[in-house]
Amino acid sequence: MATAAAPRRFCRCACFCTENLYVARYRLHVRFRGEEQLRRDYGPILHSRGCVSPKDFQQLLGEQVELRSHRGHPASSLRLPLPLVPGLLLLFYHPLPHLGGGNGKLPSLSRRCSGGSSWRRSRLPGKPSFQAPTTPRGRTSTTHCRMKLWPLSFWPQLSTAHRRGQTSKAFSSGWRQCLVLLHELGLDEPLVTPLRERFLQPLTALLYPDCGGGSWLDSHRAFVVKYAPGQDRELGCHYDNAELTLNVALGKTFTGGALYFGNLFQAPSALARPLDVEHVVGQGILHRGGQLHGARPLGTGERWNLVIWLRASAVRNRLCPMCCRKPELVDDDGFGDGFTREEPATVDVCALT
Ligand SMILES: O=C(O)CCC(=O)C(=O)O
Ligand SMILES: [Fe+2]
Repeated sequence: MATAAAPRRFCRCACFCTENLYVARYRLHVRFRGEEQLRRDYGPILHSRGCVSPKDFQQLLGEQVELRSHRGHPASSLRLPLPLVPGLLLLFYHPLPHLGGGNGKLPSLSRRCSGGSSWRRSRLPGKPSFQAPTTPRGRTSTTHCRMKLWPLSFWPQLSTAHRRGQTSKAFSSGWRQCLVLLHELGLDEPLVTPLRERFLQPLTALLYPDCGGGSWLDSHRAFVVKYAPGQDRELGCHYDNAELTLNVALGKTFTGGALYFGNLFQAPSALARPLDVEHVVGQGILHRGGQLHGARPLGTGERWNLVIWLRASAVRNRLCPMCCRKPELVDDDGFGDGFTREEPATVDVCALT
């Protein structure tokens, strides 16, 4: 009997257009059912954060509607010019084999996690979060990271979509300046998927077996964010549309911008005693997506970070982490927001003849 393998179709939840919208300008997450509801539910707090005049409110409405309606129409045809891709891949990829002793094998990872110098546990109480060096022998190499940034820094000039602001609109989860979505560069398949499958799956199987870690992580959304004077300088408190998040500090040179973490967002007083974790260029912080967190204001310099949202369809198909309901599935491009429809039934082609 032969079987026909249908390609996997990823989806988003319909709540994308209504729930948990982040208004960066006023550092506020809102539910959006329409103008009247927005005024009723958030009028006073918006007012206290500077949304004062009718013009401010209309601007806010315009931005939200535009942000969400652009989703699904990103610059998907754009690709980084080919000569730049191998360089970018090499620079990202080069340090990684070390994490698994050169082949991504689990025992080597597990040794490192349990006390080797290459992995150190952050001080997040009860919430394992690890910082991973990206260079051999646990050393942090700022040079590596600077080199990695170099090709990316061409992106805004190369991308007409970025100039039109579509990249950040297509993404729109809190950053006005999401620098680039890696799938728009054509880097999902050659770079981020292997990173997830070969290194992050084994690592998260050890660290987060209870929230989608391991081979349950079947999709991702990866992007680079940038903070700079006169642009975004901080990120308000939020939780991610992800089961787990890897956040790697790429550079450049900066002060401030520490991440702060509270408890899981469902917990009472989840942000009562936040814990600050400083970024260290060349190191990554792995955390649960549902943990409340944000980024303190940048002091000086420019901060660029690679953020990979790791998603487990088996977890999120049951409950959308954004609306906390059974997801209402809408077909989407690529990995969508990591939801899947029921697996298609196996077809017995013999029965068709
Ligand atoms: O580094 C940043 O500013 C992004 C932090 C964040 O939201 C995350 O790690 O999920
Ligand atoms: Fe986040």
